[in-house]
Amino acid sequence: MESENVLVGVIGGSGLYHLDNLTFIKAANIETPWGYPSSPISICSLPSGARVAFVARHGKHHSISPSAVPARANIAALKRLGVRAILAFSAVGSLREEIAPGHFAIPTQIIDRTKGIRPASFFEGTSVVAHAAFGDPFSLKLVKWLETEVEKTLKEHGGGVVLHKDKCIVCMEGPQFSTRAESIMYRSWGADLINMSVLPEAKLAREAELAYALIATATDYDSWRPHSETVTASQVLQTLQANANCSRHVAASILEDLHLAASQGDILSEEKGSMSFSIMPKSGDQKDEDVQKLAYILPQYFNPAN
Ligand SMILES: CSC[C@H]1O[C@H](OP(=O)(O)O)[C@H](O)[C@@H]1O
Ligand SMILES: Nc1ncnc2[nH]cnc12
Repeated sequence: MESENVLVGVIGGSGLYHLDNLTFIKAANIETPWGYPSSPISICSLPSGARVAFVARHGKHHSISPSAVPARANIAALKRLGVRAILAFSAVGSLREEIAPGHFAIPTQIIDRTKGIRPASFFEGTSVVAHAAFGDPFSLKLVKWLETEVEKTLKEHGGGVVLHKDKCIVCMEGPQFSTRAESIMYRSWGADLINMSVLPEAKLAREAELAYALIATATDYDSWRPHSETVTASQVLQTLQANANCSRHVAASILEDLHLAASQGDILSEEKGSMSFSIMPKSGDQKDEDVQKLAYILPQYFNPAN
């Protein structure tokens, strides 16, 4: 598939299966070396004519559980379309009293509580070894840009939705929610939010040299509050629709400017070339088929012709 010159990709989470204010152009059904994405990727046009790509993380009809999301295919397909910056949305539990259901947050740190059952690297199963830097798991330039823009949008039209900054999110395996003991433990670790989706997505975006940030939308208080019920799916569903409507509004307000910022390049500068010192030196043991596979996401380092 040819690059569509789409610079910005959006990953929609629970409740967010489409965006507003965009002109649908086509659905791209892209097969990658890691299989097909969660859903055909919608290529849409903004009022200026710039294009964005949208993928529904759990499929258009929410048929893919968090542990089974084909995250490598999602990230690889977005990269193949030309995407350089990913704006991901996620429904999350709140581990802090001040982050009420209905509030939004942009995290800067992650604690990994997935169980090793999700393929978490493009290099897994290949003869090439790479160690991506992940100390700052989100793209801080993109995060800073979003903090200003999302806050402005929420203040103007967010109906009182508060934005929290610089938060730490736990990514658990699921699909069951946490126990009270786990929820309390995550608070003692300094975590503020919890979901089941930000990993391995953020790791894979880093390996593909894509700027990645998450807009976390709180649906519930998880299970740490002493005299409250523990979280249930029906509780999550009560807030999900309002959060998704607000997410669509935020996306519609910022995507044009995000495309512009991405085309000017500054918010992408952290990622460009970031893998060059992460990939172990080429040796005779690297198999041609692996080099070819990795060229799909990192053509500048894996040119099969060399
Ligand atoms: C529907 S509750 C749990 C589910 O919701 C979140 O999904 P997403 O991050 O895609 O919005 C959470 O991570 C779980 O997968
Ligand atoms: N409490 C919670 N735990 C994990 N993922 C969630 N997504 C929404 N609420 C959640």
